[in-house]
Amino acid sequence: MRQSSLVVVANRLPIDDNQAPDGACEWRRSPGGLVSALHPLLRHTPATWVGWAGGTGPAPTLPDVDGVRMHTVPLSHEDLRDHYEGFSNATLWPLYHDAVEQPEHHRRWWEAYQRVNQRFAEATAEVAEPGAVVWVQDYHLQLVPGQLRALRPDLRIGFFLHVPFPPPELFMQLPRRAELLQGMLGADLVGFQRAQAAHNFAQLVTRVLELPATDRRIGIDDRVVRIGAFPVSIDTTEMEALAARPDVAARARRLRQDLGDPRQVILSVDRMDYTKGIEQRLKAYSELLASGDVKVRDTVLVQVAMPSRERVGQYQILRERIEREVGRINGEYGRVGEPAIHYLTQPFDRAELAALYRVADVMAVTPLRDGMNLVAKEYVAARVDDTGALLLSEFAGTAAELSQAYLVNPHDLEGLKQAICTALRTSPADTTERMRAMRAHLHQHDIRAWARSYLSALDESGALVSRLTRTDDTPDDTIRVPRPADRTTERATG
Ligand SMILES: O=P(O)(O)OC[C@H]1O[C@H](O[C@H]2O[C@H](CO)[C@@H](O)[C@H](O)[C@H]2O)[C@H](O)[C@@H](O)[C@@H]1O
Ligand SMILES: O=c1ccn([C@@H]2O[C@H](COP(=O)(O)OP(=O)(O)O)[C@@H](O)[C@H]2O)c(=O)[nH]1
Repeated sequence: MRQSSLVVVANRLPIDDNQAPDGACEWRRSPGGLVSALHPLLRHTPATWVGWAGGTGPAPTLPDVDGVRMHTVPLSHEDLRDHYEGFSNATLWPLYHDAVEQPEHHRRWWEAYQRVNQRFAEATAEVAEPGAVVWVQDYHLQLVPGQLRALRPDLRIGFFLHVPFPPPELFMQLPRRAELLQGMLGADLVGFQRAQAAHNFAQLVTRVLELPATDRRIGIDDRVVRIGAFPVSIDTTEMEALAARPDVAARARRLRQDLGDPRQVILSVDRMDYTKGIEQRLKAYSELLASGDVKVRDTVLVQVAMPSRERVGQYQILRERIEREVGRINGEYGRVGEPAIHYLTQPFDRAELAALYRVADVMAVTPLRDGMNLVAKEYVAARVDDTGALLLSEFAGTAAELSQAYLVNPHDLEGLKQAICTALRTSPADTTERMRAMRAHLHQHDIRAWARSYLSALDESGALVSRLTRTDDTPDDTIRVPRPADRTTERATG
């Protein structure tokens, strides 16, 4: 087994098993912000990525992706159901997002969570060279730092949580709260998106485990675990370069024509998730159409809603509700050839997204709660001419950084309606001033700055950071490799 000095461990590999429209076997970039953040960062870096390839059955052997070794962890049908769909996405996910949907608790899910985390820890222990740095990602793998330390005390272990870490009142509901905290404390550095999350974690560690903790350091056994906020970001220059490409600019012009050359385009791009506030936004939009504040001929709304976690009940119900509401709004307010909402559920590649970002006069990012939300940052980076208004929820991690956005409380329907109108009617001078400030922020705080700040806190020697390679080419969204004969295609998402 080849070993690496840097190992990233995440539930998902950066590529996901996919069937091409022509029936050929291909692997696409996996959905979601974690992969969007880490994939460009690691390209051409001598590292191993330990993760799941998106189906069930035996682990496929994958080629290196952009020079990064892929080490696949297999999941059975039961693991997928009880670890990924169950404990990760029907217990932890809703609880960590303010319990906007009811978290479910099942003992079988907890058993699967422990078992799958142990499998990830063992796989990581095999591929990490002596003294290697291991960077464990996200809520699916909270036990891995502790399990890995037990197997390989020589490793330097980091853990980063991409989602919010909830306040004690919510976290205390978890039947296995002590084990989850202990698992995370197996790391040398525990990183969060926001300082409030680090504060919540320190409070819980004191209350549940009775350990001495501040918002920066926690003492456990003979070790000190450091904690802190490291807001994740995007490859700003890559998105700018993509948006400035002549073919992307031409595609944006064509898209505007295809939309009927409206005066204004509002865009939203979300995974189909109840945390993203899609229903609240549709309700606000529908009321604005009803009152005549927004007119279909003048303004169009483009809603991209990429299907996600499609076998989890709450996600199925959400999709049905959204589709019924989009149908109702289009039926009531649309005209022949002029729908009020252009609703799209197919996943878009980055060039198409960049073109959409260029078309959007207003980008509406209004989640009820979101760890970060990279779509908001991508929109800002793509506005190479400093135009465009970003309407942003106060409850997205991004809001702590992009304070020049039009900030809104998505639970406040009247406030949301007003904010949409303000963003549509604001003066070009105001949007330009705001956009310039946000773009300057993203130049300073891009994905490399994130990795530098996290990895230099984890590995004080600084050797690791210098190993991250800078590349200027745009990665492909699709990678064609042969599908192993025994591979099943049971899917966990869209
Ligand atoms: O893997 P999935 O179940 O298909 O979900 C996709 C990803 O969703 C979540 O993304 C989070 O990470 C982003 C980057 O830090 C952040 O901007 C966003 O707010 C978070 O929700 C999840 O945390 C990832 O693990 C998933 O891969
Ligand atoms: O059709 C789509 C929709 C979204 N995305 C990407 O998915 C990521 C979503 O990340 P975000 O942090 O906004 O939210 P998450 O889905 O991780 O909760 C962003 O990089 C988007 O560019 C994509 O590639 N194709």
